[in-house]
Amino acid sequence: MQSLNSGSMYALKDVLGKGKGIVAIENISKGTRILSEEPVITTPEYQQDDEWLKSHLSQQVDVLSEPQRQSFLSLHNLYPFQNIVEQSLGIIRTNALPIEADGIGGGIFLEASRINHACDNNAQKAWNQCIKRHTVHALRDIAKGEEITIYYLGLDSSREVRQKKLEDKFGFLCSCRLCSLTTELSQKNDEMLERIDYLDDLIGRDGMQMKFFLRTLRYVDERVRLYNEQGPGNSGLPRAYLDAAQIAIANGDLARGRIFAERAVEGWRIANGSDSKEVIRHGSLARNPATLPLYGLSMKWKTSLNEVPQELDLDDFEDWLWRRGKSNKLGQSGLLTDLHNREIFPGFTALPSSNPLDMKFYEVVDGTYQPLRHWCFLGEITDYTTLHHLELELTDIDEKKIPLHFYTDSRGSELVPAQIQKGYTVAVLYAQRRAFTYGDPGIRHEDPQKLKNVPWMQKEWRVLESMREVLVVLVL
Ligand SMILES: C[S@@+](CC[C@H](N)C(=O)[O-])C[C@H]1O[C@@H](n2cnc3c(N)ncnc32)[C@H](O)[C@@H]1O
Repeated sequence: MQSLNSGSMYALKDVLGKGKGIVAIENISKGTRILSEEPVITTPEYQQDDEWLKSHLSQQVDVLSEPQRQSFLSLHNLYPFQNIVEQSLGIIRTNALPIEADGIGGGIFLEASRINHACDNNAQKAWNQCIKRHTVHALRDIAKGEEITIYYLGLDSSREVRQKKLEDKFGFLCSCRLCSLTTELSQKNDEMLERIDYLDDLIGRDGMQMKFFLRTLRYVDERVRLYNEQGPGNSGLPRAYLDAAQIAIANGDLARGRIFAERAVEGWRIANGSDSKEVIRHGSLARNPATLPLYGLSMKWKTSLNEVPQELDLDDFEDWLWRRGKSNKLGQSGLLTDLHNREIFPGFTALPSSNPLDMKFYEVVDGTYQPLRHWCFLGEITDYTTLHHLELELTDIDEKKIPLHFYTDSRGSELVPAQIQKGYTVAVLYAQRRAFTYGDPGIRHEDPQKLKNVPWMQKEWRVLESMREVLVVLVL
């Protein structure tokens, strides 16, 4: 085993099926800066013609010290070459990492360029503009002997998309733990990623609109829970916590705002280091949340910094933090119950009416109606039409046919055709009975969060005895 830097906590090693890689030679704890490196060669920010680029790079290769030059020329190269200039270009195309500095787009880092990819990476790379170095930090504890891995792609995406990109761009088929999941588990993971993406869109769409604050906070809450299910140290977590902090502070809630901001900053400290621009920029928000320009847009959730409950256990504390309230507490995942439990799965006629609102089912929290308990309407798709909006004909547990009208922003086009199939089951959380000016009473669907199309239940839902999977819908 060859150590790259004397005193470093990793060594360069052959890794089966991956060429070289870097491996921990001691236990490395979460948040440790594993590597901090200056580029030996940089590439311009904007595309230049090949001749200019070749001469620009040759000049930089020529001034490398002999050990650096040898190390550079031994880096992995995905491209064919006839001479040293073409070889250098190929190495740069294969290994350059982004640099966000004026006029510079990327760079070659002799050590960081040896780090292989994993979709469930244990370390994170980042360009740190404050210290003008590339850094790599441990996202979780890494045991001695474990390979250090980073994520080569920009966004999380499904296994199929990731694998295609990695093959096209980097010439390998990823066989990391996530890519090696069984089809069923991989599909579940992909669905989770899709949902995270969708929530991101919803959060972006609602933005900081006052009337949607509580709803947006719910989306962020769900997003954070999904990230945590993905495993520790997900790189999307700090941004999600920052969103939550902004929502809380905009509503005058300094106590929660500070906790969310602290969590965001801690996530960035672990992934990018205390001297990163994110920690520097948002650290002051965590110290003094009232400095956020949006502070006090509304004061309806007003708290002072110290109004943090001290006696709560972990779960209750999270419920308080996310304003889950009685009605928004999570159901118990995995609990077995009966699909024929009419209280949880009522037929259409037992749903609360929407106008006037049936107050046996609701309480008022922060000026909004919140359900007092969980219920979920299940209906099998027996027909569908699209005119101005998507309309599903659903058959409920009593064989009653009712229409489900899509009044979401996209009028139902957010569902892909594969999801709308006769025989599939639709689960609508907290569904209400509604009268329509034209046509039969039915369900008006507006909040994308409250609907789940559940193809895996298909027609059997009316005879299933266990409802484990249905409860998954309830805890989303
Ligand atoms: C930046 S280099 C990483 C270091 C490289 N393994 C070496 O020997 O210098 C990127 C190349 O490493 C290989 N590689 C990276 N991650 C891999 C993985 N998870 N599985 C297989 N090969 C991988 C691919 O050939 C990829 O084009």
